[in-house]
Amino acid sequence: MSRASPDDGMPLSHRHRRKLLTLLLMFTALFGAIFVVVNFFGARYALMAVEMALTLLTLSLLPVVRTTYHLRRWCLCYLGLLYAATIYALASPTTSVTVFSWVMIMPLTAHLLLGRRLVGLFSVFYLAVAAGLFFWRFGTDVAVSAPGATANIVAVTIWTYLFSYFYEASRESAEQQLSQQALTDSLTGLANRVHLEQAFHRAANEGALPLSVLILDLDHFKRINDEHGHACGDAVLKKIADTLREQTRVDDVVCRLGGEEFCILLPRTDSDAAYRMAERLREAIEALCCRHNDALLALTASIGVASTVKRGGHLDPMLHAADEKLYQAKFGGRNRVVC
Ligand SMILES: Nc1nc2c(ncn2[C@@H]2O[C@H](COP(=O)(O)OP(=O)(O)OP(=O)(O)O)[C@@H](O)[C@H]2O)c(=O)[nH]1
Repeated sequence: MSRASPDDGMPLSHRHRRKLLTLLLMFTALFGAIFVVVNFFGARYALMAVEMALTLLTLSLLPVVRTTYHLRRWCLCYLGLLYAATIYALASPTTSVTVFSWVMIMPLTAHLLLGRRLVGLFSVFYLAVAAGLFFWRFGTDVAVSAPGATANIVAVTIWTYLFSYFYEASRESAEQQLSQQALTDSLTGLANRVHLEQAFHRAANEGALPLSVLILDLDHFKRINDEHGHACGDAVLKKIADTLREQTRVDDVVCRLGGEEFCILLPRTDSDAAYRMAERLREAIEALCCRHNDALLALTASIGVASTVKRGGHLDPMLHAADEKLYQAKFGGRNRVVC
């Protein structure tokens, strides 16, 4: 059996951020080790001690980051340390002006690790402190004698910040669209089976009990396709989806299982209430006035109902139980509910 990954059930970005943080930790350890040597030969022993501590800490974090369920906290921790270390290096009177090149890539790193929401104030504050240090240390030399160079540094820093902000914004929206598509039935816009499973898992584990499931299957749907064409069949499925949406509560999850079969998950609903709801849906479908050209399409549905009061159950046995009731409804003459 394969081991569960800490990224299971998380957004796609989680997996990438874990890899990125691992890579950054490796780079930090490598550069930290190089700076330890450089600072040793430059006789900057306090800075060397900070670099050495940071390198050891970074190495010890590598196995933690690979398995943690609290990735965001570690990303914050890493950035906090990195920000503090670069500010310390910037403030140190013996470091060169080139240390400021690290400031420019910090917003990019922060956006890639944390997304947009947390980065804003965090990075703006950091950039303000770094700029203050820059002018405090080199204000009269670099800024006045080489205003072009200073303008370049400021421009590149702002450019990097804006570029990473807009890159992250479009990546977040693409990810949201993809996850939406992965959970939606493309024809009707209803939830699909994957979404249903997640919703059932949440409801069953968060105690939204009793929990009921309806399986609704249109009667003799094949005839509609055969007599009026597939496009008409598709239009009927969309109309049924709209009806189910209108007739259910916001907490209910309406899903298309496939073909002309739908499932409705009813949290906090016992079998009596589920039966009443199923009857209401059946009547609404029977009352639908669906036309194709001049023909009036007679639509009916059969519905099977299953309920549970047990916490932490699974969807498959519930679907199986509702499916058996559906079979009885079909066998009993269709256009009926069996509970
Ligand atoms: N238009 C359309 N038809 C579909 C879609 N998916 C499945 N079907 C059709 O749905 C029909 C289902 O037929 P059956 O399983 O025999 O069910 P039925 O005719 O409703 O009969 P009962 O369920 O026994 O009442 C088949 O003709 C499928 O081709 C779809 O996305 N669009």
